[in-house]
Amino acid sequence: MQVLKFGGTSVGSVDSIKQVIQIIENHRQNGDQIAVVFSAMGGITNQLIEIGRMATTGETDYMELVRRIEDRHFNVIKALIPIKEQSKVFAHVRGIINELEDLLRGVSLIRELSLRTHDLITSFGERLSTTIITECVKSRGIPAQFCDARKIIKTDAQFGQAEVNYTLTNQLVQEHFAKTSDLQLVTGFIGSTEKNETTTLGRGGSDYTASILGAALNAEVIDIWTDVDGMMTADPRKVPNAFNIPTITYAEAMELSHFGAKVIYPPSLQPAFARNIPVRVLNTFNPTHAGTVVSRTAERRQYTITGISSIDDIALVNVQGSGMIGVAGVSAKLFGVLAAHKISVILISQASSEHSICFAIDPRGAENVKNILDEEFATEIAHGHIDSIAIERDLSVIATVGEGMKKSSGIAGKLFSVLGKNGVNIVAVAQGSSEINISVVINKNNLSKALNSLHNIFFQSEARVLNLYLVGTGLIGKTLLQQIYNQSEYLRSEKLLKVCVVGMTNTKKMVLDPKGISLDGWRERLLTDGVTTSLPAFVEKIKDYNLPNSVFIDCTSDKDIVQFYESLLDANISVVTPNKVANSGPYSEYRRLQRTALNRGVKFLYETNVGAGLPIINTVQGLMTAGDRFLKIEAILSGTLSFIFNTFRPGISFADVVREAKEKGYTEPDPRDDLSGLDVARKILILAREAGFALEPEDVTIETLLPESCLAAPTIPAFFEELERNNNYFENLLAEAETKGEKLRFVASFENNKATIGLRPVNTEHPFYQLTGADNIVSFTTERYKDRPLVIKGPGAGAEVTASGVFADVVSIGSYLA
Ligand SMILES: NC(=O)C1=CN([C@@H]2O[C@H](COP(=O)(O)OP(=O)(O)OC[C@H]3O[C@@H](n4cnc5c(N)ncnc54)[C@H](O)[C@@H]3O)[C@@H](O)[C@H]2O)C=CC1
Ligand SMILES: N[C@@H](CC=O)C(=O)O
Ligand code: NA
Repeated sequence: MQVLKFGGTSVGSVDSIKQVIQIIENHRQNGDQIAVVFSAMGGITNQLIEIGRMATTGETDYMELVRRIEDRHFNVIKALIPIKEQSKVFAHVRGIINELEDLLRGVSLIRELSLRTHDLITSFGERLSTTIITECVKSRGIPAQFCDARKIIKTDAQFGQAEVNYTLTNQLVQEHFAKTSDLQLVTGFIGSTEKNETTTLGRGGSDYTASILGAALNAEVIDIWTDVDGMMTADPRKVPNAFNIPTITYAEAMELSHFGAKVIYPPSLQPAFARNIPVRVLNTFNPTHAGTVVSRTAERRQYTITGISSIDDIALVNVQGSGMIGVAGVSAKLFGVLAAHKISVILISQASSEHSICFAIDPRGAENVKNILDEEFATEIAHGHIDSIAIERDLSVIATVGEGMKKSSGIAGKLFSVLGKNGVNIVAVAQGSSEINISVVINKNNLSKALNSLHNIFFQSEARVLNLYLVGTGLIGKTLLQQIYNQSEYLRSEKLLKVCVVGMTNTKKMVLDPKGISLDGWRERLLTDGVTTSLPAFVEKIKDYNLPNSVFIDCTSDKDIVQFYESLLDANISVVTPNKVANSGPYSEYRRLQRTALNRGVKFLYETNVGAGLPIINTVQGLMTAGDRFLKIEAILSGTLSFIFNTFRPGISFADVVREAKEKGYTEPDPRDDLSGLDVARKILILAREAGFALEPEDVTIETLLPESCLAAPTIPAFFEELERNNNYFENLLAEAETKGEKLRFVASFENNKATIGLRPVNTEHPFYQLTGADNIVSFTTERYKDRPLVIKGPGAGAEVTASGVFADVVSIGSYLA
């Protein structure tokens, strides 16, 4: 025997009822022995409740609503029953509606609606739907019978939420099914007392009916047909990556449903669980989908965690005081009081210090609870044994549930770590010793971020999402976007990383979209959807979205943007940048950013500040971490100047060579920064700081290579004009070096706490002599690299290598957050 149950949406329309009949026919064709339970047509129960209310208040237009209910049912008859059989069915259904109308007339006369009458009124929903579907099934030649559950399910007289008398019910059910081999179509949700008064079974009522029948008939399976493909790993409205759970245990289903998964209401399936009958949750509208099987033991699992769910709005009550330590009975009194007032407690947490107990409740009752406790504990409060009772609001609970967590270590660690890295503060924690549910209380505004980052981390085969905000779509920014676009498939399949650009801006336009901006059309998107740039607004939006694993990428050379870094890091958003401004300002600011990132557990990465994509910063940091000490740094740190001195020849214009460096993407947005030495000064300053020296910008001595008039040029075009005018000066510099067999190199050095940069002619003996193209070279002399320095050499400027360095920093954050 199999018991099928169809919910309100499954029997809600002509089309869905057709589907239902098809499913029944399929079972018949397979030769399955089945019994089928039906809910009322979707929405009807609520309408009946409303009609009952209207009748008591004397509102006469309730009849209008009754007509609408009648029409809806009549339409099914018209659509699904052959014309010649319709009149008989109309008459039958009319009879049931008449009974309802008589009842309502009575209610409206006495203006009173007892719970008993309320149950009787709501019973019409299931009676009507089941009657009509029975007729539809019969008209297809299937021997079927309408079964009014009130004849077989016996309950006590707690109207609204009746308790089933299982002994009597099981006997009646078994007798009834033994009598006939016709297909039984059973009204869900309702039963009756021994005096045959109609009762209803409370929340999850029709599932309960199916479960009672299944248990009484020792069914091999109970199928709950609904409108979704079974239970999901999380609420898909909150977690877009949620997916179907193929198998789940009763205990897990209980834990998850308590936290608001609405697909089934497991307590109503208790009779089936008790007899070890599996329950399948299936989709009427997608009947070939395997749905979710709920059973005593789950199959081998891919994931340790089964699901994540939440109660979005709770209040926390904190009872605290020194008088509670070691005093027996405080918690007994506390929870006794709550029970006496029928206050349901969602979660409890007490630390072993016994200094405080906190518990979560529905926030709507919070004020009331406070008043009750203030009164009950007035003496304890007056004597100072208990401090005042505190209520905290705007909180949510997240439950991470899975049998796989039992006796498996590291799950809680992972959970707290991912929340921590995303800046989600944990207000309270509870884990039962059953070990299948870890519940955390967090601020409500972090709910979506917390749910998504937990889902992302626990369901590992799904790619982890990295949410990027890019400022600057110039040379480096656009190259980065292209590289991300080209590499996204690889990252997804090989690194399980989904890189999602959710915001971008340049000086003119900005666009933000938490669902992601498609990278094959980002320019058009900026043009069509972009609004006028406001960096403060952009940053505010980032904080508002509060997305997990967020990274802010500054690909500008802007000085003002730096002021936002600290607040971004503070909001647990990592920052990656090739922009050197932040790290080359006052030392205190540099330190503050480092500390903020460290304290927040997020990353501030800037490998491309020195030598573009060359692994220079990482190398220095690695040596420092391992306890090495820096003695001397000597370096060529300007790709632009390298290129210029490797290209400039007598007979070609110096200004043209600078132009070429700019065209090749080596220069700063403003090439005066390269030629003046500023860019190199910034780099040596950053290197010295990374090497552990608290240098200030003014500690770097710049011996400029430019004549005064070039330095004073007020604009970039004026600067180029000055370069043209001073061509002889540069030719002379070159000629002087060449006559000595030397090459011109712009060298930065740091030793004995002093940094200097300037033009140094080097001879063939010097390791910097051979440098070609736009290469950089850095030589580190340290305690451990004393006899022969550690040298890093290679292209130190250009769009591809710089963007690639930025990209590598971004991806490393993805790995860190994982
Ligand atoms: N070219 C290279 O080889 C290397 C460059 N870098 C650094 O990369 C950074 C970017 O350089 P490029 O891409 O060449 O510059 P760029 O001038 O081509 O692009 C800058 C972009 O930033 C935008 N922008 C500037 N200020 C803004 C603001 N306040 N709000 C919004 N958008 C703003 C501009 O609209 C433009 O899209 C610079 O800091 C540079 O020092 C670092 C290492 C190597
Ligand atoms: N303009 C810089 C590029 C990287 O910082 C250079 O020429 O080295
Ligand atoms: Na670098």
